[in-house]
Amino acid sequence: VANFSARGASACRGEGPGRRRTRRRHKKRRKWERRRGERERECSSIPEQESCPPAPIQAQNLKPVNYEYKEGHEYTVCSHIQNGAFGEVYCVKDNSTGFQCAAKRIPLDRFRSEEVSSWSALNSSRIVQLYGAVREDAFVTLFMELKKGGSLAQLIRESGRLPQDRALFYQEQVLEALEHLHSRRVLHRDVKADNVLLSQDGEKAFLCDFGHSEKLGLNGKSQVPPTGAGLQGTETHMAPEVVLGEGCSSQADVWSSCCMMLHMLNGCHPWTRYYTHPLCLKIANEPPPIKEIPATCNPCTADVIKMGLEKDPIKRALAAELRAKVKEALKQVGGLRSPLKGPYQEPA
Ligand SMILES: CN1C=C[C@@](O)(C#Cc2ccnc(-n3nc(C(N)=O)c4cc(F)ccc43)c2)C1=O
Repeated sequence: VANFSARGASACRGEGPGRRRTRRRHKKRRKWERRRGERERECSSIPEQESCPPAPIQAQNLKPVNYEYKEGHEYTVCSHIQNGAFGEVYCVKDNSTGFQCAAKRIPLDRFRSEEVSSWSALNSSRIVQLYGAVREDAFVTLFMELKKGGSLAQLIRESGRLPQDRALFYQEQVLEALEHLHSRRVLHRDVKADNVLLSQDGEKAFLCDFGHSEKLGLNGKSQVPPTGAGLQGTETHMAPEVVLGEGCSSQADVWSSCCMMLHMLNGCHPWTRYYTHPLCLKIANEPPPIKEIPATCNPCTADVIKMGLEKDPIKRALAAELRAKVKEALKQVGGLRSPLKGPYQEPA
């Protein structure tokens, strides 16, 4: 179903439309919403590539035809960006507008509706925009804005490891995204450098990949059994309460973000220099990996990681608290001064 959200449209709208066109569009939107109400009563099962019409203000740059938006017909794959346990990510181009975006293609039996429903609860400039979702044969394809700076994980691989100021710079933006998620009771569950995307100039970071996410209960606790299929994130970044199968909260994302901090500073995931997989027993029984904080780190940066790697989620800093500490640490180190692509630094 090609259902390009209004927000998606605003995210990729071309030049601002004239007022007359805006009024026409609002009239169309009211009509579409009336019709949508009627349809929602009709369409119980959504047959492939049919049913719900595109959103009221269809994305200006993604043009479904008769509700179809198929690879090789309405859009073309330009290049392969990344593969993962979830499926594949491509750069695609709309055949009628030439607009480029990213597309994540997920086998239907691995797709979780939370990937879209969690995103839909959010509205932050720190989160990658979703343009729409299409079911095509045995796949679901999620279209999103293309981030030409690639992923933070790619930057770490290319750099060896990141300078402290740049690690803090990205950590602060990821914690801003987590603050937003947690304020809306969304748990990401797979915070790591692979799921942080960068603008081309490396100045902006965006959280992506809600494939493991879930909506927390009113008590702020996870509502799904800890061994829920597809809910496993990345073992090296898992919080102790997650590996122990205890009801987790948004604090699990804070732990993961500090594992990502160690990844940025050392050029390798935590635990992996000292232990082999499976790591879950080590994560549960060993002290937090604060011995992996580089000795060259500013004491304030070390405090950030210690506050986020508290094994007790109740004692662990909240995303907002940790973000304030990161800002202080960034100030202490003189702000962001290192170049995006500096000299290669051997991983620790
Ligand atoms: C809004 N939305 C929709 C689907 C979503 O859950 C995802 C994802 C995902 C997973 C892995 N990788 C990427 N990924 N996307 C891009 C891009 N948009 O440019 C990208 C670019 C890379 F270089 C590497 C991986 C990338 C995106 C989600 O969050």
